[in-house]
Amino acid sequence: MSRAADRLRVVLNHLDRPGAVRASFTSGQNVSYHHPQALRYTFDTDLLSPEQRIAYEEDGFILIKNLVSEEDIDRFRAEFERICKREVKVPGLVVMRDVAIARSEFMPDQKAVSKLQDFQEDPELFRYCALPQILKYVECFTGPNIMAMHTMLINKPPDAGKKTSRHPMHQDLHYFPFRPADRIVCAWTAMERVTRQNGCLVVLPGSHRGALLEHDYPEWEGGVNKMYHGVRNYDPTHPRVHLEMEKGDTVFFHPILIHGSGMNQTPGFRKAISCHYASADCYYIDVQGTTQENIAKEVHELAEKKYGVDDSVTFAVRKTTGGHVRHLNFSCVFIVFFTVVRRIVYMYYLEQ
Ligand SMILES: CCCCCCCCCCCCCCCCCCCC(=O)SCCNC(=O)CCNC(=O)[C@H](O)C(C)(C)COP(=O)(O)OP(=O)(O)OC[C@H]1O[C@@H](n2cnc3c(N)ncnc32)[C@H](O)[C@@H]1OP(=O)(O)O
Ligand SMILES: O=C(O)CCC(=O)C(=O)O
Repeated sequence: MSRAADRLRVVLNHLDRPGAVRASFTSGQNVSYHHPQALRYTFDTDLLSPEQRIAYEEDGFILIKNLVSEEDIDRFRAEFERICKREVKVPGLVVMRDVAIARSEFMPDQKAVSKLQDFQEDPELFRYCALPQILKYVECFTGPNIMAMHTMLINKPPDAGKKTSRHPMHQDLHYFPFRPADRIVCAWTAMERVTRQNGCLVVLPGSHRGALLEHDYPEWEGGVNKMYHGVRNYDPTHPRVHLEMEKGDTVFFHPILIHGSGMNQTPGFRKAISCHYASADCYYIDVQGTTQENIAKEVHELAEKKYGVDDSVTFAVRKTTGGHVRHLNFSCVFIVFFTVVRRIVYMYYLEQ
């Protein structure tokens, strides 16, 4: 490492002192800081170079090439196919079909499934969340005590012509009732070559330094997937970066970073696997009176319809104690995973 980089490292460590960051307790707000120059979004774990830390601080994302092996990805792909064929049944799994095919007849393979969520009870897919090389990076953003909060395997279908394969520009924090935002990170790994043609991620660099914005359904002619809210107002002139990636490349991004993904204009299904992690020190918030109220209401309504629960189900703030703690073979890192995933995502519980 050069002398300049060494010097930078010393300065960064100095700015990184504990106490420089103070969490805000208001739900809609981001974290506030005492020290305007302190590195706010990253920790020094000896993994990220000073240049990489500064890049994440400024851009809100970092792309690491070739992080997940071909063999692991092929195993995730094979498990996905088994799930689609219903050869394995995974408790708690949420299966999404694209809005263009949601009402069509049953197809017993991956063509019908555009996303799996909450695969934490599938040991093969959950291996992704516990890969040491992923966790080492996650630790740079969350600190050493890591919770896996939400999992997805996204199988973006070839667009049927109505552009429904697009994912509107959004901030993931809209879906998360916990804070502080800066201690949350998403790892998103390309399961094949991802390009503008098959709908790569599009990000607005630096947007993570803004606030959580109002989200709602975009007014798109061809319709949009259920619960796919988009940011209401963002600067359309903000520079965009299309993240074209190779199989195994992984991007880590901040939950306030505005991002989305384009239409899949190829005949193939574009696959990616992802996990949102948070520091175990994160706390749940009450979203009442914030911009997140609309998504909370939708989840509430879905729960009523799907599971027959009524008004006695309340969106509430509660520190959960009913979680499983999974100790991983990774220094100081543990993953707390809760069996009832909705408790993680929205902390619903039946009031007595
Ligand atoms: C005790 C409490 C239980 C609460 C359970 C609630 C489950 C909610 C799951 C979604 C939460 C989202 C959390 C995401 C957090 C991470 C965010 C990271 C960034 C993002 O990914 S942003 C996008 C986030 N949103 C989603 O991921 C939601 C994706 N949608 C789905 O997963 C499914 O569409 C959904 C909402 C689970 C519904 O599927 P399903 O239950 O299988 O639907 P049904 O077959 O029962 O049909 C109901 C009704 O909806 C129509 N439908 C089905 N799929 C779609 C679709 N993709 N788009 C539009 N409409 C759809 C279907 O035709 C039915 O219509 P009817 O008129 O016949 O009733
Ligand atoms: O994979 C995609 O197409 C979009 C994923 C995304 O936006 C997300 O994980 O928040």
